[in-house]
Amino acid sequence: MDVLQTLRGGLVVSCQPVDDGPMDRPDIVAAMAAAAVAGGAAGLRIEGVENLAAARAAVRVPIIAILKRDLPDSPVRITPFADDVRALAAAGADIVAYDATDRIRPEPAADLVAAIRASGRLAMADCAMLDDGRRALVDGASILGTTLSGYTEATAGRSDGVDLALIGAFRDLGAFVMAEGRVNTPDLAAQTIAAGADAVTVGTALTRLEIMTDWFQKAVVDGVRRRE
Ligand SMILES: CC(=O)N[C@H](C=O)[C@@H](O)[C@H](O)[C@H](O)COP(=O)(O)O
Repeated sequence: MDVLQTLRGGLVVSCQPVDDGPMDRPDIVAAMAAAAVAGGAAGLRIEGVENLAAARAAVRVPIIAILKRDLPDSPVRITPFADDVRALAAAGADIVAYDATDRIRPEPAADLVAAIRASGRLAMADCAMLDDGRRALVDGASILGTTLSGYTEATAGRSDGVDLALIGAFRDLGAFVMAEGRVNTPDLAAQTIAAGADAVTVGTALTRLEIMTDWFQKAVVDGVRRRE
């Protein structure tokens, strides 16, 4: 079955531990990946070449790979260089995702898509808004993700909840739509699919134990306060 067909109607689990936390190790990422697949994940999203190689050896489902960099002169973090694309393709990515926003960046987004396609992989555009998706389709991306909605200056106001409107707008473009970003409950995952997403990616709520623990810990404190 082709990769998009495998992902359609499925859950993608993003296995990205908290940076430099106790779970930020390739063997642990590989274990998370295997556990996600055991739970029914149709695909995975993995950051970094070493993590990707470890996860690739552990599972057979499609992997969306990224490489995050903190650049001194650009806000673009997700797979900013064509060399990153080639490294991820060589380490076993099926799909390579890149920042598709229209911001200051070291290499044009179109060049990244060209590099992804030249390596025989599919391109996923991590978008913040509708125009990002429009440009990405012209460039040759196969998947439009809502990943960056709420995380750019222009979309900072949307950082609460899931961007269901953007899912619908991408759907209207005729694209394969990946809902991603703050899908923190099973009910929200269902809402994204009902709104027109072809697949949905969940990260923090499944694989960032420190953050999930903090959510619950705060809820417990709130419960104590309510009892008083
Ligand atoms: C904005 C950005 O850099 N997003 C990243 C992209 O890979 C990850 O940090 C997110 O965890 C991922 O998109 C999944 O989203 P959530 O963790 O909200 O389920």
